Amino acid sequence: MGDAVTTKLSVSGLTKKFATLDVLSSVSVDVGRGEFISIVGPSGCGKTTFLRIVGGLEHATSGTAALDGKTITGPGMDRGFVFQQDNLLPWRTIESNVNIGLEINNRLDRAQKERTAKLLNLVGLRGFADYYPRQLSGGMRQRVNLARALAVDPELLLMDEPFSALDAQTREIMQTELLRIWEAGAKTVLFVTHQIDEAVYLSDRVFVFARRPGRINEIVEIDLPRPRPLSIKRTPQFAKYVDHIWKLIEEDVRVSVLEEHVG
Ligand SMILES: Nc1ncnc2c1ncn2[C@@H]1O[C@H](COP(=O)(O)OP(=O)(O)OP(=O)(O)O)[C@@H](O)[C@H]1O
Repeated sequence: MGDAVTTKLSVSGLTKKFATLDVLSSVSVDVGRGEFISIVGPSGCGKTTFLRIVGGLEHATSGTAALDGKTITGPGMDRGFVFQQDNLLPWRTIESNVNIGLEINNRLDRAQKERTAKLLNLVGLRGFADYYPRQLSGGMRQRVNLARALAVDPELLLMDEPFSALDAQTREIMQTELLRIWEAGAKTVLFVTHQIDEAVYLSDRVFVFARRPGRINEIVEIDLPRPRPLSIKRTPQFAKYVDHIWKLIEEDVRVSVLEEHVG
């Protein structure tokens, strides 16, 4: 993070109910501009719901989420989503998939071709503009997905388990690539993941959610130097963070696994 920390996202007393189900209960937290935040927690603790409310795709039952002091009431170009499924349109080229958000918002202009080429370069897909999604591997498609979210130049990137469909090696490469892109672009990131080591590796802070109802159990500050080589994952300090977070959610996870087996 930069020296002067300004608040990018401010969440206050956020509560969400689906019918009688309390999904989020009075979540209050601030995120600084340029911060990389991961959100972890057991299945069903409301991570996706939290992200969707910040993205404006879902309304809170009470409380507010504000971007730069402005209450979020719906989706906007200032936020970009990256989901686990890439949702690329098979009949469109990679370039045309990347530009879809700009097209919908009437922001395509003549200089766009050059910008798209730069973006594809940034995500490691130089020369693939005219390919179709079916010609790319899963990792490459997820890179296109990321380029598409970045194309509208959002200030806040909302990423929901973006790498979970990838194999272990590709996933690690994507983690380093994401950090490289984040370090170059000064974006604020909210990153939901089930993998604790991924959260520790990427983040300035990890929000550990707890279930029933969903709330923040603890915020863990990750005091590891940047840039972070992948080898940092094998240091004792790294293992300590992973262990600490795992212990925080272990009991919750045990309960959810039991519930799943009971049905
Ligand atoms: N549209 C909806 N209508 C009713 N219930 C919902 C809806 N969306 C989510 N829920 C419920 O809210 C709870 C939290 O869901 P959410 O997807 O936010 O959790 P999560 O922490 O992201 O879970 P996971 O880690 O499994 O993706 C779950 O019990 C889910 O069934």
